[in-house]
Amino acid sequence: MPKTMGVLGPRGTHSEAAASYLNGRLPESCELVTVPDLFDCLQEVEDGVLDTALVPVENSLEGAIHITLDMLARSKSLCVLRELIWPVHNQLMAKCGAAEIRRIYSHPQPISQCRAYIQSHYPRAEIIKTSSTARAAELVAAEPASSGWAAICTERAGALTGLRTVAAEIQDNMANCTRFFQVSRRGSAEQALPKEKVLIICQINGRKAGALYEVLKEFAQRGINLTRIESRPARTELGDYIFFFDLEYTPDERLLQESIQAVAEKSIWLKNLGVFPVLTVS
Ligand SMILES: O=C(O)C(=O)Cc1ccccc1
Repeated sequence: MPKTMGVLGPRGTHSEAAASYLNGRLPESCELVTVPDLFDCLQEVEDGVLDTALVPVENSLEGAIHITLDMLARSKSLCVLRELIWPVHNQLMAKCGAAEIRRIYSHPQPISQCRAYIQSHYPRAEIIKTSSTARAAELVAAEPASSGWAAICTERAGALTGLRTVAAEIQDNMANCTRFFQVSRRGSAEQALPKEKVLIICQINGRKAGALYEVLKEFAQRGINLTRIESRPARTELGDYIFFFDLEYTPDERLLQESIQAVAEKSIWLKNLGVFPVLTVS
């Protein structure tokens, strides 16, 4: 039986497009399963309902996808298998013509990615946020053209639901791309994947002067390059934070392990989400 890979659904999301691409490059392709909510999608991997999932983590224009980071931080069993950097193309799709559009539906990320376009072309349109871009297309398709509703979505979501392209490539920056993580449960990881990055999540004592500096020093002293630092509320008390460190893999594993161990000793808790390769699609 093929393994299952969860993606944010319904069919036609950016996530599904990215997962189809990745699937074609895996040693054994998976059955793609759409899940309407990102939280549920990750929870189903954690619970063993799905074998793996491809989930967005960060967009080049809009930054972190908080629900993904929060789930990774609180999960006991999730690890990262692969990272995929995916170019995001947003289309304005509707049944009506450009001049009739009064309301625009989409996922919060594409709404932000297309802010300048929306402000200059539809300053008075009502903006409605949806759970995914493909869900936006479904909602628009269920209404007559006279509703004046439009969706920002993929070309495929529009085609699947019978919408026409009103405007193509409406993102504010043509280099718009999203980082996805393929996640699975610890222990189910595939063997011998190329090693390019490591994800560490930890909580440090934010009230102690120099606490973050002390942690960064452990990486700096060993020449470990950080490619990203992100912080999220620890969800304990106001002012408590969790830090996400993306580290560049170094073939000198001893240095890497030493730095992680030293950071663990200075942290309230630390989790290593694994070593993984990065695939970039241009
Ligand atoms: O709504 C979608 O199509 C998604 O897959 C979520 C998303 C939105 C924008 C960039 C990447 C993923």
